[in-house]
Amino acid sequence: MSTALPIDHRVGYLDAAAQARLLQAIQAVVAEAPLFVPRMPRTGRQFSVRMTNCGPLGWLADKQGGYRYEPVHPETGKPWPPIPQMLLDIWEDVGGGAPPEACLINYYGQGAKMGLHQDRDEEDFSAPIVSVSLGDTGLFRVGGKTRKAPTQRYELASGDVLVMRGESRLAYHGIDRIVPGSSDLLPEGGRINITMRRVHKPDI
Ligand SMILES: O=C(O)CCC(=O)C(=O)O
Ligand SMILES: [Fe+2]
Repeated sequence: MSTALPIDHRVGYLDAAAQARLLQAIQAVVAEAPLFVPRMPRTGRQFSVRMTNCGPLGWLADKQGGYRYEPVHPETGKPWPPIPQMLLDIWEDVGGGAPPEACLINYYGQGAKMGLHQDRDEEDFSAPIVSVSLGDTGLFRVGGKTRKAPTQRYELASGDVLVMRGESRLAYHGIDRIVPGSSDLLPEGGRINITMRRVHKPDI
């Protein structure tokens, strides 16, 4: 029987103190680069998550321009804030290789979710995707390299790190829903997911 591609799920990677420190760093990013509402290309339909970015490049989704990476915030026009050192340390610790160029921050309020998709707006699939979760648990679904492949569910709790590399780099994945009240890290509730990625092949 075929199963979902295996992913590297590091449960409890960040302890409570580290989660609180990372949350502060993310709040500082959001203060400089406010959360915005992404929209589906063509239909213009809103995503249910709010997002922002840090790092040299940020991922955007809007009606006109589609899915892409840009060096500036779509509303402020300012460069994205730098990636907090704590996140760069995680990237290095899990063997991410050449430093991440993009760090997407998704905020899931009550009822937010993310449909099954592949992360394929990058030129370089040889680098991993490293994801860190804070706040309420997210029910993460991961499958294979086609949309129809069997899927498996993981519970991404606050402080968990997930690494998608090799075969699983292009696995379909999404968030079915968050579990309200499962963490009290975020004063307003909800979930933050942070994903670091390389966009370009590193110059050697
Ligand atoms: O929230 C998550 O855990 C996944 C986010 C995601 O797949 C993405 O931003 O591409
Ligand atoms: Fe994704």
